[in-house]
Formats: sequence, C-alpha cells, structure tokens
Amino acid sequence: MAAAAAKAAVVLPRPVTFVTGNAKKLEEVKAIIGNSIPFKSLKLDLPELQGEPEDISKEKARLAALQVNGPVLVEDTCLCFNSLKGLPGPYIKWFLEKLGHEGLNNLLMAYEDKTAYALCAFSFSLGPGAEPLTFLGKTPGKIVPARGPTDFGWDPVFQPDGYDQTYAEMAKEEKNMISHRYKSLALVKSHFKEAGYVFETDEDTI
Ligand SMILES: Nc1ncnc2c1ncn2[C@H]1C[C@H](O)[C@@H](COP(=O)(O)OP(=O)(O)OP(=O)(O)O)O1
Ligand SMILES: [Mg+2]
Repeated sequence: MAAAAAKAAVVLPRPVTFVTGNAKKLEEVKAIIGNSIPFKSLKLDLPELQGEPEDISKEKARLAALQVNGPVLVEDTCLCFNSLKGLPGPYIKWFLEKLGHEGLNNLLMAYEDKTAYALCAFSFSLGPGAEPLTFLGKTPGKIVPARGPTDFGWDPVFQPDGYDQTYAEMAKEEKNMISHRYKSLALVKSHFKEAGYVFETDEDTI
C-alpha cells in the first residue's frame, strides 16, 4: 500500500517558479503563500493572449513553463465593471495606464451602477506540455474616486463590499485576508495539499 502511494506521488525536481513582471504582485503572493509551497520567482513580463481571463492565465502558464522548463505558477488580474459587462477586465492594465484613476471613474459616469469585481486567475503547470490548472478568486466591490496610497495599480479606486476603505487604504494584512488574490491562492494551496506533490530539490527558495 505504502509503495502504491509513493508511486502515485508526483515528484517535482524544482521549486515552483512564480513568473511575473510585477514586483507588487510578487510581494502579495509571498505574503499569502508564506512557506506553504516551495517557491521562487522570475521577473518576466509574459505576453498575454486576448480573450477570457481563464484562457489568458492558462496561456501565460504554458509560455512560462517553456521558459522555466519546470513547474510554474502565474497570475492574471482583471477588474470588471458590471455596467460595462465585465470590461475592462483583463485589459485593466492598459486602461489604467492610459486613463488613470480619474479616467476609470469617468468611464462609469453615464451609469448609475458603479459595482465591479476584482478577479484573479492563478494557473499552475507542472512543466512544458502539461495542461495548466486554473484557480479563480473573485472579490465584489465598487469603483470610487481614488483614496489612499497610489503605489499599487487600481487599489485606490476599488472599495470591496462590506468595507469603508479602498484596497489602497486597507492595511496589507487585512487586504491579504479578503482579496481576490487571497481567495485564488487559498485554492492553489488546497490543491497542493490534496495532490501531495513531493519536492526533491536543493534549489534555494525565497
Ligand atoms: N491586487 C491588485 N490591486 C491593484 N492593482 C492590481 C492588483 N493586481 C494587479 N494590479 C494591476 C497591475 C496591472 O496594471 C493590472 C493587472 O494586469 P496583469 O497583467 O495581471 O499584471 P502585470 O502585467 O502587472 O503582471 P504580470 O507580469 O504578472 O502579468 O492590475
Ligand atoms: Mg501582465
């Protein structure tokens, strides 16, 4: 029995590499994952396919697995406005860059409904050619005029439901307990627990 169980375990010869070009994302992922998964990072801005959030995330994982030649974790974040039927969604990075916080608010000027949701799609691939698994986390809220520090993306204009503060105004520890990123990482962590991957690596993790 023990032998059968040992045979079934997937052995990973390397830590999981989290690939992102965004230092702030990495900071949050580190804070949330802690020591639960042997993990390192690679700073690389991967190209992103157009399409549905889940497909963009999966394709990022396929590209990352080829680059790293080993197990990888990637993430794609969307900010979806309900009045705009989910847009800007995965294109929020470009909307934010071109329009700024005020421009994001202006997009909703013609609509009464300011509700939105933050969506995070983590994808994990065991390596080149392996079909990625995707884990989605969603936090509902609304778009408000910017409040709080402006050092992380659209955090100042997103106020999660049930809170008087924007993501930017919240303490990091508090945001990391309710965020879209926290929810999807919780699913990643339970997948790792259930799968019982065995890491046989002496590579350094961070
Ligand atoms: N938790 C967050 N709060 C606020 N802004 C965020 C958050 N996560 C990401 N952003 C910003 C950064 C980007 O402008 C945009 C998400 O685009 P995305 O392609 O997922 O990130 P990215 O291009 O910066 O990093 P990556 O290299 O991982 O793709 O939203
Ligand atoms: Mg990106």
